[in-house]
Amino acid sequence: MIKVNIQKKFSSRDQKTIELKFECEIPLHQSNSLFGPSGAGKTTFLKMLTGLVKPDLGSIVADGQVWFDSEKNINLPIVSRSIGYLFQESSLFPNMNVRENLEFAFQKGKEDKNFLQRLMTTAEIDNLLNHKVEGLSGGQKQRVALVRSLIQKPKFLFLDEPFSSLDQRIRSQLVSLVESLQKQYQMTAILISHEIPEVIKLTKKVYMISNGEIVSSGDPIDCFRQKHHDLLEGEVIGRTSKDEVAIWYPNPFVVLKRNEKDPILKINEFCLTQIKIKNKGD
Ligand SMILES: Nc1ncnc2c1ncn2[C@@H]1O[C@H](COP(=O)(O)OP(=O)(O)OP(=O)(O)O)[C@@H](O)[C@H]1O
Repeated sequence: MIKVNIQKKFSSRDQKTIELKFECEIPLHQSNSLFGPSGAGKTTFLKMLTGLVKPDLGSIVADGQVWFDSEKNINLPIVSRSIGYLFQESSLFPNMNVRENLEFAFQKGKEDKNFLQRLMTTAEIDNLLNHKVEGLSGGQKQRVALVRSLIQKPKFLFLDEPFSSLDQRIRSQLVSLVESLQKQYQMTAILISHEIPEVIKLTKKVYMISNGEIVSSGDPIDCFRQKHHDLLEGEVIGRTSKDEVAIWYPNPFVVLKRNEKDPILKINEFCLTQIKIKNKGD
């Protein structure tokens, strides 16, 4: 488990105070996700777990290791948390080329060249190695940053909208890559995504976040079946059966099914920003 009980306050220019409070236990060795509207607090939550933003109060204990404890004055540096991470504002070094940025993530003497080649081929960045990062497109930077986050086969993988600037073809290639690496190396992953199919396909547990707190959590299909009008930014008009959720936006109609072996039998790769969930038979 990653046991989290943290608080953070921001005072903005217009004097409005934003309060974030997160309490949860995130399972290890599986993919989890954070879902909610813009400004809900997802990125800040993930940055506090990563160590990029310091909580005001509370504690984070990951697999028995104390990452943060305000009472005991513990705040483990990022490098000691074994995390591969990607955030929306690229943390790549703009003046270095792609190769140098990737080398930066390697621990000296521990390079796994075959693994790196697999990542670079799937992300289609092998031909960019000598390019300066500042000259790359948003999608190219995102692919380099994703490869960099995976290079170390990290124990924890925290990704903030990692596929948002990618076209559909490469997006599905990289969704599959992250899915297979998470399983192969038993990583504990936390993904922020606005894409419901991605959340359902990639993650076992979703945390629904609204106004700086977790309002519900659980199996993604179960959570999306519930009526979270504000979270889904769309009209939710019903429930489906236990094993099926039907979504359309605006069409065609998409049916996501699951069975015991493979949680999702069929999923299509539409980007959904607004959805309607309808009762079977409606
Ligand atoms: N450094 C900061 N100073 C002041 N306010 C901040 C700071 N960082 C975040 N906030 C505020 O905290 C709230 C949560 O922001 P956060 O970026 O975590 O939301 P989010 O759910 O990730 O949104 P999005 O989906 O748009 O990325 C917002 O109101 C934001 O303006």
